[in-house]
Amino acid sequence: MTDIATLWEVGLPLAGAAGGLGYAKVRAPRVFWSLVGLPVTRVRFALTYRSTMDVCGLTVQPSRLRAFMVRNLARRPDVQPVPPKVRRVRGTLTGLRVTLRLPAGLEPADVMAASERLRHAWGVHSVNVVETKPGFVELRMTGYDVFKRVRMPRRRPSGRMVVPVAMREDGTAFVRDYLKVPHALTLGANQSGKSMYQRNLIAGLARLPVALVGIDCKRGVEQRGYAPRLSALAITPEEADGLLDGLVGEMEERFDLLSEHGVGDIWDLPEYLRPVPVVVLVDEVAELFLVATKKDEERRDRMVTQLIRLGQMARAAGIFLEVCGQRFGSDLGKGATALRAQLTGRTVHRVNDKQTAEMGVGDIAPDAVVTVLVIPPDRPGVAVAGDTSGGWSRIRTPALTAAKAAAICAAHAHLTPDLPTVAAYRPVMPVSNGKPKSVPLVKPTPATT
Ligand SMILES: Nc1ncnc2c1ncn2[C@@H]1O[C@H](COP(=O)(O)OP(=O)(O)OP(=O)(O)O)[C@@H](O)[C@H]1O
Repeated sequence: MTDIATLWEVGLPLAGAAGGLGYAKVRAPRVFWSLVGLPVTRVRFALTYRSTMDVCGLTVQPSRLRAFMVRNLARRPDVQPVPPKVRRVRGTLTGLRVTLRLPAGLEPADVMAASERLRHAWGVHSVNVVETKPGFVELRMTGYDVFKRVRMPRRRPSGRMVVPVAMREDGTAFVRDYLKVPHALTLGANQSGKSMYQRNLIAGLARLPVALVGIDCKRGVEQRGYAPRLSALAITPEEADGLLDGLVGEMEERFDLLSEHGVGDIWDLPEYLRPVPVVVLVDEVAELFLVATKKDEERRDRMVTQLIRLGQMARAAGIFLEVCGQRFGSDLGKGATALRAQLTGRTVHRVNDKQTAEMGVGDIAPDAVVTVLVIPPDRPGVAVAGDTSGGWSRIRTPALTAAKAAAICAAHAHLTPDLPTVAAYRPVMPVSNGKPKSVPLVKPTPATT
């Protein structure tokens, strides 16, 4: 009887705890990692570090001085090869970060080449190796599949025009930093997650003191929901033509202001004089290139020229381009490749062919093309994000509904500045019973420019 009572008293809570952990492992991997995975991995790492580095070929023969000291001062006849020195071990909600100081004779590429072996040795989901400064690398281990259900790190990145958009494979936030990479291109096949990327971007930008301008020639299906936070919106190629003229006019006015004050950039102006930064979001860029008649062709050429001018010069004037499309190659028409060359930030989702992957990352990070081609179709939102330095990483956006993004835009509508040069394209919120209606409309006829 006592035995059965003890079994109930001890066994039941234990079974409950085990069940709870099993549930957490599947449904709340962050919690499971913090409670179980992290402590186990820390101990495993500490106990097996030296032997793991040894079998992974990440040790070097000690210097003569060290060998001399070991033999003569420590009085040990055998001199062991030395692994990189562990400088810092830090647990995170997604994994473990370890900073290593590399001894002479080892380079970051050696550690990168061994990352798969290290992953197996320490039983973690992935190991990414990043060179943090000369002679130092950081091992970024993840304890579980961070792409399964993306949850962005709570700490918001700092910076004037920095927006967290997605999570990197190593558990860190992928940010769009407009001051470092002013113009960007997002590519992807149907249903690959381009709109989700744009949604996350807009939800981040909506909170910043910036003007947002939308060009969505699919009659505004994607961007109309963001209208309360847009200073201007064009939903047809005709409107886009006028809007781009207005933006070029805005850029020229800003250049006059810069030259008047003898500075080269809006950020060098005193705050009270500084014009608000503008982010121009172009959805489905191919729509701008479509031509049916001779007249369309003239308009297309004009729009592409204006976009190229903005791409070449508008950064200093605080105007940034964010272009999105399924493909972006010379087959779109005259000026497409010249415009693409200005859009140096690249994010490429799943694509249908190698040529499109090459259009996206081939010119800035050729080794990323293969990774783009193996993005699985059952993981929409996964993409390869490259930068001009030749670096790239796999990212996935967090799931965000269109309604939530629209609600964020509405909640930050008070931050929407007036842009006089494109005022004719300001979305109109029709008023009913003294209150704005929830579905915004766009002014039907823009002013001629
Ligand atoms: N990061 C993500 N996590 C979960 N689901 C996602 C993610 N990204 C996209 N999806 C889902 O995948 C589907 C396609 O996404 P989305 O509409 O963003 O793709 P798209 O490339 O814009 O497609 P299209 O070009 O056809 O408009 C949607 O059902 C969306 O909810």
